[in-house]
Amino acid sequence: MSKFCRTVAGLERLVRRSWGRNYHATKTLYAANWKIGKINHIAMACPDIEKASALYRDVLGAKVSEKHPQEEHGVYTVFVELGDTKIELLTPLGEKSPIQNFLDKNKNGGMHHICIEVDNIEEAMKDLKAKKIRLLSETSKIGAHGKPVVFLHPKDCNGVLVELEQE
Ligand SMILES: C[C@@H](C(=O)O)C(=O)SCCNC(=O)CCNC(=O)[C@H](O)C(C)(C)COP(=O)(O)OP(=O)(O)OC[C@H]1O[C@@H](n2cnc3c(N)ncnc32)[C@H](O)[C@@H]1OP(=O)(O)O
Repeated sequence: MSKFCRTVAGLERLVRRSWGRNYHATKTLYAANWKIGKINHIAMACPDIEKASALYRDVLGAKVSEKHPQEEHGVYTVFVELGDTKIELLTPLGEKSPIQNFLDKNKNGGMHHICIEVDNIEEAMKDLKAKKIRLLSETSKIGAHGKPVVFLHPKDCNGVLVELEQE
């Protein structure tokens, strides 16, 4: 064994001793079979999506999409393009929209969720479930970009609703 290898092995023993059980937890974390990527979008719930679209298009000068119904999610979406990321404007679609309670509590609207890309959503779901993070659906759904998405409970994510989207 070279001197370098002996030094690395020695350092590992030292870390193992000082971190105890956390050392194994950290190793497990890095051994997960999926990787987190970049922020895909930040979503805002809006009581008046036309007014919100006009703010980003006419006042702030951004490129703003048409309004699209997302039947399976109970919302209309508008995307505001901001370089390599986006803002997603949301407003309720139908009687049982998942954003209705949020808008009832936040009359002027507000930041609703962040969407983070992952390289393997099925593995991410299995792993997070095992780590007791509540998934808000048993299976992934097809999201606004035609890719599988799943939501994580805000109470398990520091008070922020998190959407994971397959890259
Ligand atoms: C098109 C698609 C895409 O991008 O691809 C989408 O965006 S779909 C976007 C819309 N779809 C979704 O949001 C799907 C996932 N969302 C859900 O399953 C639900 O909305 C929940 C997040 C579970 C909230 O459910 P619900 O409104 O029935 O419950 P609730 O009002 O009693 O909320 C339970 C607790 O969570 C908090 N809470 C609720 N919504 C929150 C949010 N957006 N951010 C942070 N905290 C939130 C409440 O204040 C409350 O805390 P306290 O108990 O302390 O008062």
